[in-house]
Amino acid sequence: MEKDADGFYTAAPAAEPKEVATKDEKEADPATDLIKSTFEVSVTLADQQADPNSPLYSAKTFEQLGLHEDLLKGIYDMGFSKPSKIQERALPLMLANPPQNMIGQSQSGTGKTAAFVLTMLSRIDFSKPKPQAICLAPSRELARQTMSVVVAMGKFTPVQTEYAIKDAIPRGTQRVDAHVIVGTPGTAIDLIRRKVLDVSEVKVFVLDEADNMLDQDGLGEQTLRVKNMLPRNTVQIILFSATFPDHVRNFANKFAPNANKIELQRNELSVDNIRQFYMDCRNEQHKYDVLVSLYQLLTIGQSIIFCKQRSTADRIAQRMTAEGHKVASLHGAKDAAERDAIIDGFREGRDKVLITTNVIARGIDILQVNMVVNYDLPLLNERDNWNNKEDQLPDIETYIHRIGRTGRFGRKGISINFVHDRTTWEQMEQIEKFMGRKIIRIETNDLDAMEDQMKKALK
Ligand SMILES: Nc1ncnc2c1ncn2[C@@H]1O[C@H](COP(=O)(O)OP(=O)(O)OP(=O)(O)O)[C@@H](O)[C@H]1O
Repeated sequence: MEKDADGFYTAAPAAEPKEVATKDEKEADPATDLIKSTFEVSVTLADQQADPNSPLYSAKTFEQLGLHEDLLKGIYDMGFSKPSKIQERALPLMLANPPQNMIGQSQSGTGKTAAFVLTMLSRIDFSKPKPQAICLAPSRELARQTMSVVVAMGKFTPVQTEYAIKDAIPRGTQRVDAHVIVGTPGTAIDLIRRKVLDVSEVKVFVLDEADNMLDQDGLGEQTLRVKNMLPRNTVQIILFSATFPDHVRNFANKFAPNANKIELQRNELSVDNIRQFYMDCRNEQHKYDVLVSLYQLLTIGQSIIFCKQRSTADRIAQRMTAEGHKVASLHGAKDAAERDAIIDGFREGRDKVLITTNVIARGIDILQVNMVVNYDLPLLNERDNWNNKEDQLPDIETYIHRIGRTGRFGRKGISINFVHDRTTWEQMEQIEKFMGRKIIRIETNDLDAMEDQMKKALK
């Protein structure tokens, strides 16, 4: 079969796609759901779910979505009582036969994972010991998290799972019999090429953080290689993300032809429950002093600090540790086992602060995280010309994903940007304009006022 100019083999599911609007006029549901978090506050989702414009609002129940009873048991066992908006809308489209591709967009923390995991699990023939669903993600941390959702939701099914991440499958393994594979693209290519992963029976191919996975400057080429190794014309392709910038959308449309689409408008990209702030710093060196004063105040919950460079993350971690804070740094220079131990430690609350790079900007779901700090703002083309900061544009998609590590599923969260010169100020202004949301100044000289502002935002 021929490939076209973008490297695609042609594949087109038969059925006609549906366009799904994002605005919704359905009746409010009076149900009140109380979600308990491990953080000090519990969050009542009643208001969110009664507001038809909330991404958590749903008029339906899980029973109405056509799921198998073993999956319903899994869902309820996880403590979910009602679907979120993206689950309500996407699931009937993804579960319909003949299977159709899906490009689904919904804000961070609104339950996209459950939507695609339930689809994967619904399509498996458990009597066949062969890979039938593959989900790829941009980081091992996200792949591990997604796998935990597959295992939890599939608890009452006979599903077998396997990782396609570095060091997970011992060398010498001949063949993987699992039904669901979750991994990262590089390792997946390696396993398929060595025929450890037999993909001849694969029916569903999911890309989480799809815009990132398809980006031509990043993982796009590897992801396309995986796709081209899968059976032609019969695989249901599912792309999910909170963001789909224009330059990736065309490629996504070719990657998942004739897909049903659920899209967000620009002003809907982030959720209201994340309050965005900034702090004025005098210069690069002053940023660290401001950070320290911030942590003198904020002792509740957990937080993530994003930096541009690995060395900055390590340096801040060392200094904060010396000052008695429970912090860890996580980035791509650490080896696989160390990365797993660090994220697990943070997830379990052993470390209160995680200092990191963009490696975990996307997808990571830790409910207790109530603050995200952009110590350095995310910039485009960082690797190309990082000495020439004036020319650099903010990376708005990464910004949206970073701040989305807090405020999960209706919880309150705050994000704080550190700006220290005219350039960083202008970069933040561009983010503000694009998103159409005010980023509010936090007083850095008056500690009481600072504390007050943050407490109010988290109430
Ligand atoms: N229907 C539901 N009821 C209650 N909680 C839910 C429901 N669906 C998902 N959640 C919870 O909401 C949180 C966020 O879900 P998830 O991680 O799937 O978000 P996401 O949309 O994939 O976000 P991101 O864009 O950041 O990857 C998770 O802790 C998940 O367990």
